[in-house]
Amino acid sequence: MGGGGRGGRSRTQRKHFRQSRENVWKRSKADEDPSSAQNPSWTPFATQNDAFDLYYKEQGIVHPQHWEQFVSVLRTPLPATFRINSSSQFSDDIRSQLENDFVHSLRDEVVEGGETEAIRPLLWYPGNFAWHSNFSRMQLRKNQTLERFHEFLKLENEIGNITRQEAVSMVPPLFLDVHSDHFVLDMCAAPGSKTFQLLEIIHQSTKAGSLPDGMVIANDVDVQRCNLLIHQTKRMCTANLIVTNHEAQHFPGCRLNRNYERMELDHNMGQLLFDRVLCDVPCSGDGTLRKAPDMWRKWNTGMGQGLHNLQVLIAMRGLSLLKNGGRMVYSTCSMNPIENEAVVAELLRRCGGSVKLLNVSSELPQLIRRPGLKKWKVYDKGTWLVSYKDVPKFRRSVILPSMFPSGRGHQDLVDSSCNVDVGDDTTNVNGNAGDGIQAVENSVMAESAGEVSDFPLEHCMRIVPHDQNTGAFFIAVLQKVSPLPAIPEKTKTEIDEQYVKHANQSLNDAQVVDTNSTESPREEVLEAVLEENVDDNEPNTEDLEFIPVTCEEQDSKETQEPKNVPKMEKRVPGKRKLQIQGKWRGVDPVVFFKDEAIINSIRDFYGINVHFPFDGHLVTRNSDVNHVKRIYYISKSVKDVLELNFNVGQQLKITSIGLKMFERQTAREGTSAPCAFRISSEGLPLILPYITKQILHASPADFKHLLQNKDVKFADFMDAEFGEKAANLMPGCCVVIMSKGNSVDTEPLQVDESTIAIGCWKGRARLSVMVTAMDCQELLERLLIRFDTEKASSGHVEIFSDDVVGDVQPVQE
Ligand SMILES: C[S@@+](CC[C@H](N)C(=O)[O-])C[C@H]1O[C@@H](n2cnc3c(N)ncnc32)[C@H](O)[C@@H]1O
Repeated sequence: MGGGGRGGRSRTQRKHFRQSRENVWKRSKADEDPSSAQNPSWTPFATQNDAFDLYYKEQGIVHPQHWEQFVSVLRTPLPATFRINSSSQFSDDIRSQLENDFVHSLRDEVVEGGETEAIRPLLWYPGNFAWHSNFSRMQLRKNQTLERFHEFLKLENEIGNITRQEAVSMVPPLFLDVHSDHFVLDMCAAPGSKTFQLLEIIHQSTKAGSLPDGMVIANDVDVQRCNLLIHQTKRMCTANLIVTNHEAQHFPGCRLNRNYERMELDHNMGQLLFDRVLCDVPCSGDGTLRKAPDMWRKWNTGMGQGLHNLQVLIAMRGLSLLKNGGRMVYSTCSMNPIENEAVVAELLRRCGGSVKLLNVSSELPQLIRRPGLKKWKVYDKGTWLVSYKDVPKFRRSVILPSMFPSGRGHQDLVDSSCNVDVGDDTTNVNGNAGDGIQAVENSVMAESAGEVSDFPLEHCMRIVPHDQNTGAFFIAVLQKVSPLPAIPEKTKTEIDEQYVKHANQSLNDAQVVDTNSTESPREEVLEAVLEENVDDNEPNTEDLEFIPVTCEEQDSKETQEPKNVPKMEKRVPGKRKLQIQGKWRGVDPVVFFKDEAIINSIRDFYGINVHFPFDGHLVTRNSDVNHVKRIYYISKSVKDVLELNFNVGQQLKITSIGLKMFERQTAREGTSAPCAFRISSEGLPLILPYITKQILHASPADFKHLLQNKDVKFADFMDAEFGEKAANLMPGCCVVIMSKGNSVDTEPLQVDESTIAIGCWKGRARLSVMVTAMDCQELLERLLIRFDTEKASSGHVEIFSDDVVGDVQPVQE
């Protein structure tokens, strides 16, 4: 292989490179032939891309001896993996259902040699909450034997008991070392699978009715994807989340003016800084080839190069928003060193010692990972470039110095009279220890004496598909040890200009994949929503806290209210009122809810204990207090951020905040009720321990009866006393708790994390369930399984068996 001189290929080699790309295109088209698609043996993974092979072989990302194994795994469909949500009340039940129902019965469905179990926990995941199945998504959809398992995954995913997520995508949050009191920023968060994990960690050891001190801000530039994230994280029922919609590289600092009277604040936050930052940047995504075979056709070297500078800018912003001592994880699902090691090296370079790349080899020891590369090259216009000095003048707006291992610009290289860092080819610069082989001999590197990075990039982690049957991922863990060096204003402008120029040029000549598009194969969650259950899962805007923002906001430049426009709502003829949140147009405002009359009526009606703090914790998304439909509850941490945001002129563009706690009754429901607001299902777990009125304890049999029939006449409950108590409640919303024993508890129950309760409506003659049909169904099934198991193990107890309530007919009005 060539590579000397300008580090490029010969003309013949370049021609071969181009031709192979063209052939790949032709071959892929042939693969798409509908007639071949009829053939059951047809698989989209028959495709390949020689350009990909040539590029990555030459970059030395795996040892040449293991190349065949690497690409063969890469062309095999990805096994479906998922996480049991540890915050779910039913996590233990789900786990035993998996073990009892599926692990054994599906053993015969094993698709790969060597595996003895069809489904098994991923040992490297803490608490073994993550599971690996031996079946690809396609197999799950098509194979009849697997239908029940597939249905289980779909339903539990929708309910929120599990999250379908690629195994490698679960890794970055685990290296963040998040504590429950941390303020965490997830910079590029949608569709939100990692945000969900972060929230789970924050909530891990919270007791029923309390909230952790920490919080998460989940940000994404794409408003539609923000909606998806809101939909996903709603299942977490958290008051500790803010969703924002900014370009991450311009995420607001919310810094209080120095002259601001700090003493006036009831918190001491003068600037929005984070203990942890997750920087899971937009990338070319070639690590997802196993589940996105289409990418074989689209792949080209420009995809990664076109994103490099944006990735650097986003990560730099992340580091500047990090507290001293804080941790940031930078990750991509790309294998390309230009998006990975080159970005990390540039961050270390720009931060000049204030940021350290951490060696985390002792963390998650069972996860197989490989060291980051120390040397690589850039491929552009048919030529391999080993140093920036090789970049022709007309390409210098596209190929940047930071893409090379030394990071040196043209002038630097000229100044040092070609005295570039020359790698010691006898050392194992690329590591690849996972192959069990010492040094990777990259012949091009050896011949061309390419650049080697000075930074300890071996501390970066590469996860490759053939090590543990996953997708590919790149992760680097950084720690800020001191404030970042100040960047002179002039340099800042130069960087910004360079970025704009670079981005424009790259988009022109590289076929950068639209990683923002919902077609992006990136996350299982997104697929689950968009592909599998389109009808069921498509976020229902009625369900969401706000109407998606108007077209102004879809510009990449963030829309700001012109200074001379008064900060009030404007009416757009024939349309819904255009809401204004501070300086952001078309976004519902966030308003502290202070209406004493309503708050007191809610407190009185439900007998809410004084220990449950309302003051400053309630917000709405409507500045017209007379028309408030929903009241959200926010944690102390979110309240502090919100107050800071008001004090800095609403720099944050907030799309969602806190937990929907109370909802105004519809006219039909509400006419007879003394309180205009009901408790929402999401808010119930948090407020339940503090409610003293409008509460009933039902025996398991009556609870089941209610779930099965959705509404039941007072006289038709098994337990007449329960029916009487229900009849004596005030009309309106009430809560029914399932008693733990065989009968109704006489003493008030101590509410804890295992308490099962649902919101109901007490009408004139009956009790009606206020839970969606799907949630009812799932809860019912879960309880049936739970009690069946208990019955089997104890040998008696008929608390939930069908014969107890089998003869009760559904109520007819
Ligand atoms: C790799 S995906 C993130 C996946 C997410 N972390 C998860 O685990 O579900 C990258 C995200 O970055 C978003 N994005 C692209 N450019 C961005 C920018 N300049 N600022 C913020 N987000 C951006 C995309 O909309 C996309 O949702």
